[in-house]
Amino acid sequence: MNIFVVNSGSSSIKYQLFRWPARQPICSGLVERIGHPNATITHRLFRTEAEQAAPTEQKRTLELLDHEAGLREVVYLLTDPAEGVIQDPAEIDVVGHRVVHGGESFAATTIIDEEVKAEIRRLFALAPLHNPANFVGIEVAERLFPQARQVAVFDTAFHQTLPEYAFRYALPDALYQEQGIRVYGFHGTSHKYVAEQAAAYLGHSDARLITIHLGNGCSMAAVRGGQSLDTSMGFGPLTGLVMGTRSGDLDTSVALHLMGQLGYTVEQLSTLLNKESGMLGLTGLSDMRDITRALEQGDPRAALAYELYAYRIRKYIGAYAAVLNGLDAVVFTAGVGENDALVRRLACQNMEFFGLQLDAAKNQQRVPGLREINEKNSQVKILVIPTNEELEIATQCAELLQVNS
Ligand SMILES: Nc1ncnc2c1ncn2[C@@H]1O[C@H](COP(=O)(O)OP(=O)(O)O)[C@@H](O)[C@H]1O
Ligand SMILES: CC(=O)OP(=O)(O)O
Ligand SMILES: [Mg+2]
Repeated sequence: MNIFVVNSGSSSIKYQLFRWPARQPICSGLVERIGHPNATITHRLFRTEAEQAAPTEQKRTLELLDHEAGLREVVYLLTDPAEGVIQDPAEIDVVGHRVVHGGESFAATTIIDEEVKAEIRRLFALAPLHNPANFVGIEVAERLFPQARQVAVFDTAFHQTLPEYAFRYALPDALYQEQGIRVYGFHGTSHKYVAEQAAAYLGHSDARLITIHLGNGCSMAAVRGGQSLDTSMGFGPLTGLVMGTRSGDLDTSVALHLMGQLGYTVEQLSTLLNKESGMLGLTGLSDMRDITRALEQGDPRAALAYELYAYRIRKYIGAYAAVLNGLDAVVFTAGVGENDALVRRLACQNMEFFGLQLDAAKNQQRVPGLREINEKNSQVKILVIPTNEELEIATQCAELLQVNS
């Protein structure tokens, strides 16, 4: 059967098509800058063994007004008579959607019906950058693949195992009981995927792991025995680590000051913290590759931003080693975690106390797949594991629909 995975963001769509149960990706891609006159589609094909080693890549720039136009283009690519991988949209059996916020309603993967959609909609206020885009992706996929079963995989689901003392805020009880104000945590699909890979690599199902997801959004999780015990994002995907454009941890009195004394409205504050802060606020740049370039050109703001970014990670490593009562491995993943050796070096420096010793040469090597970058005698392993949220989403869809055999 064919499982099509959609990760719909505010201005982008990532997708991947899998043949199941072979778990074989057939194609994947990224639609960027939706809503701009020069949107791009990058489409990669993995039809043969040769393409699995070196995929054929098609890239196009075109005008895409909205997500529907973007997904329609993807369907043309999938069904293209010359290069397509299917003949008809009806060959897609399941569409698996990444949905960022599932609140307390969804601790597991769920078949999407009208009630589920209403709940995802109700949660818009809690993840304003993400859930509306995820919802649009669902509605468009329902129109384009009417025969397929639509399934939601929630970023929050993996963190539903947090103990109450970790997920509650010290606020009046009614705000939790009546308004659901608590830690939810995000990037759960990625944390779960890399934690499972790490535990399998270590041959230790009860391993104490700290997983560090560094993409545009960044978060860490303390994982033991495959269960998330704590995580750095909270009620929304805004707290914790420094991110591309999000502030991460911030004393709430700053927000009170901005609103009370400087006249910020709720909307302005939300824009500031979600879209104008983080690395962008510190350096004027949000893409880590651009910040690396600025650093190499001697920009002192880039140097400070790197230090601050890595220092925040180090503080959470310390905290989570305490949560886990020890540590077997630290795992770096996602765009920055997998590629940026300087971030990893700064984040692991002066950590001998915790038994973390990075091997500088191994850290610099660019090797695909899971790799170990600690010194031989390091007590704690330091691993780089490429995340694959799309594969994890497809896996969870297949488990839910019992199509693994
Ligand atoms: N080679 C690289 N070196 C440093 N950073 C990189 C590299 N490749 C990608 N990145 C960074 O990864 C981030 C995007 O990560 P990704 O996991 O794709 O995020 P998201 O899924 O949130 O869009 C960007 O900040 C980008 O600069
Ligand atoms: C939840 C979240 O922050 O997701 P992303 O990193 O894709 O923005
Ligand atoms: Mg991501």
